[in-house]
Amino acid sequence: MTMLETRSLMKSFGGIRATDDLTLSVEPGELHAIIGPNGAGKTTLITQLCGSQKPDSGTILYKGQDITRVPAHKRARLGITRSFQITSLILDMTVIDNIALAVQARQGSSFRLVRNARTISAIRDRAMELLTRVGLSDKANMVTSALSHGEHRHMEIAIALAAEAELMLLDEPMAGLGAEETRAMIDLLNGIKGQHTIVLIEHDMDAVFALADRISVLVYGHIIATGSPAEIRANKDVEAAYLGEESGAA
Ligand SMILES: Nc1ncnc2c1ncn2[C@@H]1O[C@H](COP(=O)(O)OP(=O)(O)OP(=O)(O)O)[C@@H](O)[C@H]1O
Repeated sequence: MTMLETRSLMKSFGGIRATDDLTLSVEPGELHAIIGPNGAGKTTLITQLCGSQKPDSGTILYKGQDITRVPAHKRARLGITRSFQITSLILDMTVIDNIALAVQARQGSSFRLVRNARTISAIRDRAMELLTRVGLSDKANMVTSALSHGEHRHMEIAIALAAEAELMLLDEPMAGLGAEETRAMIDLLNGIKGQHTIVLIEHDMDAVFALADRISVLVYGHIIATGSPAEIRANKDVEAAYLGEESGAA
């Protein structure tokens, strides 16, 4: 079954069609990147997928279920999480406590209810396991504000993993990262790939082509092409609409 599907999605702001007859299909386990020039409507699409904005018309299906009118918090419960544009890190808490909070939220227990020492140690064990997965176990007891921007981004991935989301919407994970940090993030996402379905919005084309199973190209709110990285690279419409312009600008 298709993990995520949009059918003829439309969203306008005044006279601007930010999403224009957008039809997209994301298969289970794939990393599907959405690329497009500035203002193409990538953020507007993600906000409709996570439920923070409603389309004017069209349909969004998640595992075959119509979620077009399902609010964001319920989509999160269904297994859809969005990361990066909204940061959820508490800077004056330790690294492990930040992740433990996310693990606890997933388990549905409030602070007051976590009295039992075994529960606490299970939450911390799980948090430590996630920190190990994102390469930050040695920083577990540091205060979060002492970590670099790149490390904060790895923490965000640990938080997304804590939610045990089936569908991760990653909104520009490479934004603001240096070359080395970008490489570390690519390695991390490569390790996660396949275990979760990922929709990735990213401006860094090297990262997109290194990670994506398929790429959809968005121009003026409309998907003009979907295909493997090799197919997208060879697509003349894409080159004309985007990649040519982008490589000129880079
Ligand atoms: N809340 C809003 N009110 C008015 N216009 C909006 C709003 N949100 C987006 N737009 C317009 O919709 C179009 C698509 O914007 P969007 O931010 O989705 O593009 P984007 O592809 O994410 O851009 P970028 O790559 O620069 O982040 C743009 O023309 C933008 O100005």
